[in-house]
Amino acid sequence: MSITVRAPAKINLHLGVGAPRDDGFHPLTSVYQAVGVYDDLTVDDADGWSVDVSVSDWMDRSHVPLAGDNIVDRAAALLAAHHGLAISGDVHIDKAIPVAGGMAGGSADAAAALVALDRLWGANTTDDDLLALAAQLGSDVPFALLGGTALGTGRGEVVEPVADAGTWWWVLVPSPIGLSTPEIYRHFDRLFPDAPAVPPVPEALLAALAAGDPYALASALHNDLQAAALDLRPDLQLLIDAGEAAGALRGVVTGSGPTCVFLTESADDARETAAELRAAYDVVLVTTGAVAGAHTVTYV
Ligand SMILES: C[C@@](CO)(OP(=O)(O)O)[C@H](O)COP(=O)(O)OP(=O)(O)OC[C@H]1O[C@@H](n2ccc(N)nc2=O)[C@H](O)[C@@H]1O
Ligand SMILES: Nc1ncnc2c1ncn2[C@@H]1O[C@H](COP(=O)(O)OP(=O)(O)O)[C@@H](O)[C@H]1O
Repeated sequence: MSITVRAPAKINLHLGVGAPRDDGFHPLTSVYQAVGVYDDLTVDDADGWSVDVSVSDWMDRSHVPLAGDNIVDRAAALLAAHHGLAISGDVHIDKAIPVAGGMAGGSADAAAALVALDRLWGANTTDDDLLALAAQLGSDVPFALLGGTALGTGRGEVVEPVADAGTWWWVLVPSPIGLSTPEIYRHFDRLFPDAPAVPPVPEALLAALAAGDPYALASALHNDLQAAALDLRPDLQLLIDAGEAAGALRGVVTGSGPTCVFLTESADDARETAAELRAAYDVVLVTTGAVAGAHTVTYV
């Protein structure tokens, strides 16, 4: 048996961050959107267990950990323990989501592994149990299962779909050098010692999504981690300025960065903005949201 599951990258349309909780995690009010940049994870029947990775030609394979350190190993161990099963399968991850880019590529692979191994092992895990296992693997993993556009609360792991009437066109500019998520959160704490206990829900942004209005959405995009990311990587401000000068309605850092995402008015505008940015930046992607969460694409 061979199963391929495709899982999307996410961007944060809104990321409100509060003061750290007793467990060290930050309370979040996040609006996630799944966009059309995917990792494909294939698992084949095997007696033993192996994980290997290939990456898009513009990515550096050495940035993805192997030999037991991949988040897919943790996903397999958790699902197997949940059902009292032995771990088995040969896994291949084909990555197109930038690594350590603020786009939850590791979380996408973890979600894809849960879906693929559940089927390979015939485990029939309920949706609620899959979401609970996902939350144990990482704050962003439940959203990678859900996809679409969703509000994330708690530490980001409590997700519920929100009304989204738009087809949104995005230009994405990853960076060859990633940013560490824990380091960005630590820097946020230094910059904002008076962050609230619970960040407020972004009503204007939710209304813009429900109305499908790109101008309203552009002005409502917000990321509380952006100041920390720009402090550590001042070059990102130049990128945001360049994208907006090239015709994007608005550019922001996504998640803990360093990927910057630019909202445009249409497919044509996205292509024109991307073409201008390509004069100065090596990797510029055009994509849409919202797309589906982790789903099976091949089953033989
Ligand atoms: C910042 C965000 C925004 O969506 O995305 P990325 O930039 O990583 O894609 C997420 O909060 C990242 O979620 P994820 O990458 O799943 O984080 P986890 O594995 O749960 O935690 C990694 C580390 O990030 C910090 N962390 C994460 C989530 C949270 N609500 N508060 C935190 O302080 C903690 O230091 C934790 O040890
Ligand atoms: N399958 C995987 N793909 C990418 N990174 C992984 C994976 N498994 C573990 N990691 C580790 O997780 C870190 C965060 O990766 P990633 O999820 O791509 O970024 P982000 O948290 O910024 O969205 C990486 O630096 C890497 O060390």
